[in-house]
Amino acid sequence: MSKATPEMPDKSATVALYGRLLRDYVSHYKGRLFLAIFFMIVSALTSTATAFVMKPIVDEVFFEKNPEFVIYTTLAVVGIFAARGFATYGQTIVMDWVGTRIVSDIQKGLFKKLVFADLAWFHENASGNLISRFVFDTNYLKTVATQTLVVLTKDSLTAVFLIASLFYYDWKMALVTLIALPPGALAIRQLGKRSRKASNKVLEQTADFSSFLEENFQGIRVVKAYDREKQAVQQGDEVIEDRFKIQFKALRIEASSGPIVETLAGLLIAGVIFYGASNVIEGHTTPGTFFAFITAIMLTYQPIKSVAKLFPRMQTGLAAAHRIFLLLDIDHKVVDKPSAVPLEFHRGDIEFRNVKFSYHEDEIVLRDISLKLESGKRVALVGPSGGGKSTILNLIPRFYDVNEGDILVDGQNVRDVTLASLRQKIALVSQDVFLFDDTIKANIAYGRDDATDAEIIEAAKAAAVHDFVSALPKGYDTLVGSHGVRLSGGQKQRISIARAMLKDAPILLLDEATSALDTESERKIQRALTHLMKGRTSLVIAHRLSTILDADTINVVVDGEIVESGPHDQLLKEEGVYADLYNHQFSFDSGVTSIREIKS
Ligand SMILES: Nc1ncnc2c1ncn2[C@@H]1O[C@H](COP(=O)(O)OP(=O)(O)OP(=O)(O)O)[C@@H](O)[C@H]1O
Repeated sequence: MSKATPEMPDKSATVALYGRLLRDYVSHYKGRLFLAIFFMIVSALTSTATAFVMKPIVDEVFFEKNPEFVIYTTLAVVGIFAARGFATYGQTIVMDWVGTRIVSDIQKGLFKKLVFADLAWFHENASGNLISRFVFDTNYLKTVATQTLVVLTKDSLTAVFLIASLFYYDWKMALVTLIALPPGALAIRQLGKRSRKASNKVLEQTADFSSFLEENFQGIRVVKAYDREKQAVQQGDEVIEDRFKIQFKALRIEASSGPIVETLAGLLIAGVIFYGASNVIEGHTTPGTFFAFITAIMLTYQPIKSVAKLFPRMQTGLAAAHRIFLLLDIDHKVVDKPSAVPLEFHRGDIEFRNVKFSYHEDEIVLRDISLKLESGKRVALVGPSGGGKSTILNLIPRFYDVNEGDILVDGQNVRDVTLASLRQKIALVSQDVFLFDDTIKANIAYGRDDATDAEIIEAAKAAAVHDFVSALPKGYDTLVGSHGVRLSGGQKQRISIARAMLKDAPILLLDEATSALDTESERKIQRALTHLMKGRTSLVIAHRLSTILDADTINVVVDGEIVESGPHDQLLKEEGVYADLYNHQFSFDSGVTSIREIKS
């Protein structure tokens, strides 16, 4: 199973990551990107023009006192700043659009990938961690995708234009200025390396933090029941404190480009003032050229600072991209074969032939299961906890694939037919009922978009849901809350049974379907289920044997094997595991046997 462990991308991977980001996402918006680049070029030119206009302002206006130039330079300044304003606005809007669009594209692709991921993969990856990748990592990635382009295009161009203008004013002084660039670049490169490590830690911690929050909020009932609020708070403090340290370290590294760039800039400007002012005093150059030069240097400083700051940020974005691409690249094991055909459904007979299965290599769960389920017959699985009953049931809709052996539906191997056609024929009611944060109606109609209100109500009546729903002020439009928190366990279970009834599938899988029901509801539901099972292939797992006494075949599953099989009366006569289970439960129900007796 390809667990999406986020590891740090190395240097060559960084280039590959960037390439993939540009190829798969950024390049789709070429037209808009060119428009943004046009705005960036305009913006870069306006910076150079600002320095340019300094020369006539100083030489013609202040020294020559030429009134015509007052008008020209004033108008030029207004024009330059207005052009810069519009160009920056245009560039920001277009790049924000592209960046946000890229995030949406990635989120859509990611969601699609994960919804189709194997169930086993979800067991290995905490949902809080996955949510963090969706929400935070995609945004970091947006920053790297858009900011890199803005900084590399606009700020680099601005710097190049301004440096070119420095050469135009005084090439010797410009050369001296450029000497400062290599040591600065070297220092920033070093920072980039440290920054990459720090950013990756921040992202990992963000994912862990999300999992921590998710677990505590979802398990809040257990936290309270075991009086663990204080411990949870303490644990939260530690996690958040850890987060503070990791985040601050990353920010400190990011900010360390500041002193390097500032000190270099200070030294440079001081040198230029010293050299330039001497030249003006000696009459080798005009004060206007000197001021234009100084202005150009000051203006160069800002884009160079942006480029310097970009590198640490880029590392965060690339680390995020790496983590997202890992998710996008996971292998799905349970998929349609290229040769898969839709299931040809006839009766719905199911057969397990020497099935072996394990979730993990070293732990065999099903040893050798052979089992026949005939259409219209009710087959039950019973046995001690952990024996493998739910696993058998989960193999039919191919939630997992068998290691060895075959599962056939109407003679067709489930691995040879399309997943969609197979699952369409199956309705499942499992132990852990899941309701979506929506209305009761939407939850019942989950598997059938085309269901009419009348059909929904019919299913609800059959599952003994209608009476309690009708008594609610909003009836079927009542919101059930996250995971159905506003309903009782029994109500939730009945809604999930109504959902299965509405799906009206010919194969019915019931895993402890009536476990959370009181005797009265159970009686109603049993009647409804008996009615529902008519003419269908049904496999029922029940701990309460009273619900499956009349099953056509009862299979006793112990330690991954079927140890007994037959109808109730026959199994009882055999006086084996089933008879033991039955006698224990019967004694429990009638209150005759003490716990100590059962244990012995
Ligand atoms: N997702 C999983 N990953 C790894 N092991 C699992 C997983 N689900 C179940 N198991 C293991 O497989 C074995 C069989 O579990 P299964 O849920 O099929 O038993 P069961 O008979 O249905 O138990 P119960 O009656 O308690 O529901 C158990 O040892 C369990 O620990």
